[in-house]
Amino acid sequence: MSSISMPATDSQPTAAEYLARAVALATENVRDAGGPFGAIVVSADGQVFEGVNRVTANLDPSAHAEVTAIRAACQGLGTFDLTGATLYTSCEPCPMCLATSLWARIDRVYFAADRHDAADAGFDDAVFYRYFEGGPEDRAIMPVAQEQLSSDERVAPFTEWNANTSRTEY
Ligand SMILES: Nc1nc2[nH]cnc2c(=O)[nH]1
Repeated sequence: MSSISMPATDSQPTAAEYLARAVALATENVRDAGGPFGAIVVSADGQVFEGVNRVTANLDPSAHAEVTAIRAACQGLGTFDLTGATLYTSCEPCPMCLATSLWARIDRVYFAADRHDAADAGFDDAVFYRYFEGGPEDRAIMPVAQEQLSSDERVAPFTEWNANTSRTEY
């Protein structure tokens, strides 16, 4: 989803209007067999890209509304760098969506509901924040077995990367 469906006016919509549109997208998406999340990316030059949660519909755990909107913006603008863009989302970005926003170099995020509202509706956003922000005891609540198996070749990809003078940095 990347169409522009904001009302056509001469002036730029306000942050509250973009946010209301993201919330409306989220509600509509539930009726379209999606999760209750919607998001909008507005590029530095005012172009609007929409996204909704399609995790269960697309069998894609990464298809959160924010990620979907960021993908639409990047594809639509032909770039992986959304410097100057603003993300409006119906709910506080989860850690994955926040990290995706960081990698996309998004400038600013506005959200409506928060992680606690999401928790009340049965989503793990607040649990995942605890996982990343807390100590070892917080990570024990949802263990992901993670272990470094170091080898002499472990930095070979980075060596190759730095030697590649035609690399595209991001
Ligand atoms: N912010 C946000 N939180 C979620 N939790 C589960 N899915 C989503 C999503 O699409 N967006």
